[in-house]
Amino acid sequence: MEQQPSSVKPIAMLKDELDIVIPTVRDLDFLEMWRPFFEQYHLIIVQDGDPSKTIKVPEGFDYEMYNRNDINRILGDKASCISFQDSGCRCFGFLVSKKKYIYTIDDDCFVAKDPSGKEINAVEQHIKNLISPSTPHYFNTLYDPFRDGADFTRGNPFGMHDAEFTHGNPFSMREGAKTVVSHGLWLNFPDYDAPTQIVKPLERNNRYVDAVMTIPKGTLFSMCGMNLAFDRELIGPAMYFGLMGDGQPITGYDDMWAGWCMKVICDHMGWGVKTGLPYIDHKKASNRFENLKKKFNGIFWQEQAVPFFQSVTLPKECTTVQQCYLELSKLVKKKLGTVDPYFIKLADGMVTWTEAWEELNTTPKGN
Ligand SMILES: O=c1ccn([C@@H]2O[C@H](COP(=O)(O)OP(=O)(O)O[C@H]3O[C@@H](CO)[C@H](O)[C@H]3O)[C@@H](O)[C@H]2O)c(=O)[nH]1
Ligand SMILES: [Mn+2]
Repeated sequence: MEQQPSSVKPIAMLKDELDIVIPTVRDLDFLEMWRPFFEQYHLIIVQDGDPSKTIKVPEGFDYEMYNRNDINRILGDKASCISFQDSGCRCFGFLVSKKKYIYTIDDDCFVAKDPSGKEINAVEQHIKNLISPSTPHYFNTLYDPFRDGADFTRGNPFGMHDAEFTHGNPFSMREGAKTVVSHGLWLNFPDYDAPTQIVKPLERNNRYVDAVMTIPKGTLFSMCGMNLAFDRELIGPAMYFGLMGDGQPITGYDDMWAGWCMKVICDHMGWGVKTGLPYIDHKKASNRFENLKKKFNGIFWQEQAVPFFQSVTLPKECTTVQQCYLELSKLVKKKLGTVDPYFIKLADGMVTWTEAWEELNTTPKGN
């Protein structure tokens, strides 16, 4: 067979089915390092902060960019649900994308190397995570049983058909569940909260763990938006990064809020959430003392929010993500609204998000 000249680039996996969403307040020089892995994908850049500032994007990338004026123009009064001066603004990119998958990354995250020194193609690993099944209903001690060189360990049930997990769809434990979220990790600066960053300013994460695992059903986790991919068609309506930043009493919990809501809904729908590979190199850009000031309320509120999400069971009548999400917003208003009036505003933001999602993503009847 004729050798392909080395100049011919391999076609990127699912290059027409995935958008890369980047929230930013700075020029995007970091893309130069990602060029081999990103340049075949369409980018959606959400410019936060001063809309009059020009964000420079290196040549050769296919992208669309939205600033605050664009968000206000496109969403009108619904723009109130999109954070300003907080990385949570990235969820606007999830709204306007038309692709099946989303990968979102911060602009201070760079290509990491695996222990062999090979550069990690984070997008490719996330896609592999998303297109292979999950095991939320029984923890596999060899982690991902669908990975080459691994399988289900002894005792893992074969034919348990538990229709309740998937609203009546036939389900066998050994076929696994649909994967809808792939949560990547970070070498260098780990995703610590402000108090931990202040107490351990020099701590870096140098531990490369070669594993991808499903987060068990009924277990919450701290979802970080720095290196995250998901099935937008399935779980997109639940990926609202909570209203934070300017004018709000909290910031830096946008992604975790989305993660708690998403996980409760995935457990209800019988879908899987994975965490682990791929790693990126996080060269932290935010200030830990600033973070403490901005994230202070969150440190207290999380102690009530997490038990709330752990207590949530969604009614079986909720069979779509939107229905689950609206039910969740009612529970947030009722149960967390007494913690602080902010949660009432956040619950309203969840409803506005759902309306915006419907408006931008549902083809009008008769079309
Ligand atoms: O007002 C802002 C500030 C920043 N951005 C963009 O958002 C990401 C993250 O910014 P940064 O790296 O400066 O901050 P981190 O503290 O490392 O962010 C991580 O912590 C969590 C915050 O919610 C979240 O998991 C991570 O994002 C960059 O791309 C900035 O350019 C912004 O849009 N608006
Ligand atoms: Mn950062």
